[in-house]
Amino acid sequence: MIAKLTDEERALALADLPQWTPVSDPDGLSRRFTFADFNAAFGFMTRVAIMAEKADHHPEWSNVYNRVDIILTTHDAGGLSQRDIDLAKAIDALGA
Ligand SMILES: C[C@H](O)[C@H](O)[C@H]1CNC2=NC(N)=NC(=O)C2=N1
Repeated sequence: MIAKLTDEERALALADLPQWTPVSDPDGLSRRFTFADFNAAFGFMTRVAIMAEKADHHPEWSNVYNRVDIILTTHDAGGLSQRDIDLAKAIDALGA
């Protein structure tokens, strides 16, 4: 069972993730991505989906045309865990 991050751990992790916003329902992190068009947005989603499946850690997300809204939360922990931080960093590394 993976644990939720403590307040201290969250503060430290968020310092490295300036583009992500803490959310409370669900307890996690969110980020909006905007692309040139649907094709670019869906290509990004494909890359995230492959990483998520490899890590067995999946985003809550939605897509409208060129926009992708992502929330990272850990269902098994009932909130924000290190797995969300790791996935957020991996998503950021895509450079979208
Ligand atoms: C059985 C499987 O490993 C679990 O259900 C995984 C799958 N992906 C997951 N994704 C997320 N975001 N949280 C989880 O707790 C989670 N658990």
